[in-house]
Amino acid sequence: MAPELYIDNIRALKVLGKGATGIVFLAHDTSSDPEARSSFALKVVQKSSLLHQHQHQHHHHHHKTADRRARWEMSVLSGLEAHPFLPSLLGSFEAHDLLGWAVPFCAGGDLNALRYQQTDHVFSQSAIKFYLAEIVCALDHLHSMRIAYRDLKPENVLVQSSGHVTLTDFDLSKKLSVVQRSDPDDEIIQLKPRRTSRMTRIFGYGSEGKTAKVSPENHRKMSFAGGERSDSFVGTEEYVSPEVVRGDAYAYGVDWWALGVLAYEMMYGRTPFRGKNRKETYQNVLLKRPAFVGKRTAWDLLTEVVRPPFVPSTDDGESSTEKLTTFDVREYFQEMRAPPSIPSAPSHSLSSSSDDLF
Ligand SMILES: Nc1ncnc2c1ncn2[C@@H]1O[C@H](COP(=O)(O)OP(=O)(O)OP(=O)(O)O)[C@@H](O)[C@H]1O
Repeated sequence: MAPELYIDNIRALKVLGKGATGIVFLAHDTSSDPEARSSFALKVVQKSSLLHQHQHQHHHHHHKTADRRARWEMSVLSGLEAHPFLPSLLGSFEAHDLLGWAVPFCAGGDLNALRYQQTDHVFSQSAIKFYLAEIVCALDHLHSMRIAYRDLKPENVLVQSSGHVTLTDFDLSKKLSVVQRSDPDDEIIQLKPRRTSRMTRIFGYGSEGKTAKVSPENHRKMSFAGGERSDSFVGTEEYVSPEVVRGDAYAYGVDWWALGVLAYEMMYGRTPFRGKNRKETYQNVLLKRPAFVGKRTAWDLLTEVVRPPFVPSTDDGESSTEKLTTFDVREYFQEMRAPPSIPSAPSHSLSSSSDDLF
């Protein structure tokens, strides 16, 4: 188990990002690190919180489940064997209505944001090779622990201060139970009768969100509740593999498929199967042969790429001579819950993010 964090000792420096389940803060422990020299990313989830449906339409099917998703993600993280490209759980806390855990702060942002900073929104061949090679290592390590990651996309690949990658967002990860094992590289899971109405049901969702995901623990319940969603349907639509679209048994191959989509996107600046809507995207996943133009990546040169292509600058504007402006995570959540008396006037400049929850 990860060491226990004491929320009374924790101060946040800023909001790093907001997801469907929680808020990620840059934070430090005032008792062990008063100068905030080794701040960390702290993901905080409100227990029994309703996810805001208007904000997260693509997540509408798992409102009420934020803390269950969080506990699942925390348990996956705590079970991970150490790896340079996977997050280590630094600590966790639970306080009345909040649940949180700390992982190393990744100062370089995510691969999607980084790609948009590049000329023509595409990475160089050497950068692509570097990132793919590291992601392959991370996925291979997860698979060796029998974990399918199931949500590989550039937004979930963070860049550490060193320039190396870290996979984030493990709430969709799944420990595979092996039904059949003929070849170690071909573990088949979730074998079940294929339903003929599967495709129409999938194509009938009609949500506009990019992500169509169901938490590992809750989709089973959901499939009973609505009769709409199969428990094997997970991932983000542009990265989802044909076997998942079809509702077939699947295994670690879903991660390698997503890696191919990610490779294409880094190279061409767009994903290969994206359609006008979800239905068209899935049709493309099943039927379309992606167009490849230009030269193939020369993988024999991989050994030449030993240094990270981008190393985030260490000066993040918070030099030690300045007084740190910090805030309490619990107060942040309290303010968020409180009905705004003057809607346009922010009470504090707590959040650097513009997409406030209200
Ligand atoms: N270790 C980290 N270092 C720096 N930033 C981080 C870190 N972890 C998360 N973030 C930021 O916080 C954002 C939200 O984190 P995360 O994706 O884990 O939340 P989430 O609730 O699981 O989101 P979703 O499930 O909607 O993708 C990320 O997009 C990223 O910008």
